[in-house]
Amino acid sequence: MSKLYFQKAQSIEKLLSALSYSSIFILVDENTFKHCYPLVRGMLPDHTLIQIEAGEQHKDINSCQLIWNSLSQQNADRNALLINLGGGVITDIGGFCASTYKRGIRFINLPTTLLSQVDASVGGKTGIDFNGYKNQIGVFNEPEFVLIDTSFHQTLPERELRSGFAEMLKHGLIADAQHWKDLVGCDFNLISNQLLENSVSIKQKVVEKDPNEKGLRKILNFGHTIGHALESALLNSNEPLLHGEAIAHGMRCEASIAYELEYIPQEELNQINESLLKIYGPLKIKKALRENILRLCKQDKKNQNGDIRMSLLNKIGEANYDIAVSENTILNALDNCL
Ligand SMILES: NC(=O)c1ccc[n+]([C@@H]2O[C@H](COP(=O)([O-])OP(=O)(O)OC[C@H]3O[C@@H](n4cnc5c(N)ncnc54)[C@H](O)[C@@H]3O)[C@@H](O)[C@H]2O)c1
Ligand SMILES: O=C(O)C(=O)C[C@@H](O)[C@H](O)[C@H](O)COP(=O)(O)O
Ligand SMILES: [Zn+2]
Repeated sequence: MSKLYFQKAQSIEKLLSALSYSSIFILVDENTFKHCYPLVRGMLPDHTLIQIEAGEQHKDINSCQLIWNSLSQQNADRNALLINLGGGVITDIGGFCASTYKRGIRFINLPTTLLSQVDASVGGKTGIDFNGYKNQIGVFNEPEFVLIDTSFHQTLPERELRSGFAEMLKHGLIADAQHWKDLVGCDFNLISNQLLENSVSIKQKVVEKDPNEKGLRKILNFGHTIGHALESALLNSNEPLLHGEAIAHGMRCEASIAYELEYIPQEELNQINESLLKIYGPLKIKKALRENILRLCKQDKKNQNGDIRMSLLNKIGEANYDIAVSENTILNALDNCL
């Protein structure tokens, strides 16, 4: 797996000096151009900026074309380096474009949101959305390294911090009850470096055992069958959800399914609901949206032989994967939780 550095973004200069490359490209969106690029600009050797539009709607093939075009027009060769400076949208799409341009150039992740620092920049999943479905086109490929600097949080809106916190809570729920306890007792605006590092290390340990998601890695997808469906269903609505928010509601729904299927006791379900509702509040969806959510669940990449397969909790701190869940069970969970 790639090396993770928890240090100031300015140390990029030294880290780059250990690599040989023909040219450097920096991928940003308008917000990371404004808030994050100034922190590193002076430390970077000569480079070309590539800017895409911010937001999940732009994690698509049009942005890929823009990125590939820039690389091509600037004559990037196979020894070029792409530095992804941004949140999960930038690290996902940048990693994918780098991995496919001329069959692969190297890339570096410099994540600037809490979510991308604890989750998206780590583990080698890259990709884009397609036909209204999440992350349908992509490859597994690791960055040269990941440089995590929490100074970037200073300009992050509170809503983005809250969204990233959901993936940290997920790490506790699936693999470490103590991490869950530590997190529910803390303010997501004031996350210590220690908690952040603990969270990333939970993900790293899972990825190390199963980098290409043949089995165990699917536990990192807890909350994502329904969460991704909610995120996609509401993406072009008046009230889109951020990824982590969608996952938080997905985790409530999928915890209720784990209870229905007798994997977790009532007391743990209550604890999960209480904690998640306190941070993310309730979500109300129109009845008419239920069928659309079910349709989206049917496209989940974990499904097998036409069955919807979920990753569900066995208890707080432990999860299992490949569990077949019926359409009725999903619809009941949507009715009960949303
Ligand atoms: N590859 C993986 O393993 C993985 C894991 C989790 C999530 N993801 C993906 O990550 C994406 C979500 O990532 P995200 O939440 O970081 O979203 P994002 O990249 O859209 O960033 C959120 C917003 O914050 C802005 N921003 C970024 N850094 C900033 C900063 N320091 N100051 C001010 N504004 C800043 C961005 O411009 C954007 O508007 C989703 O597409 C999700 O599917 C991937
Ligand atoms: O790293 C993983 O594996 C994850 O599942 C992490 C998730 O938080 C993340 O949202 C990931 O992008 C989901 O991937 P997908 O395979 O469900 O598209
Ligand atoms: Zn996620």
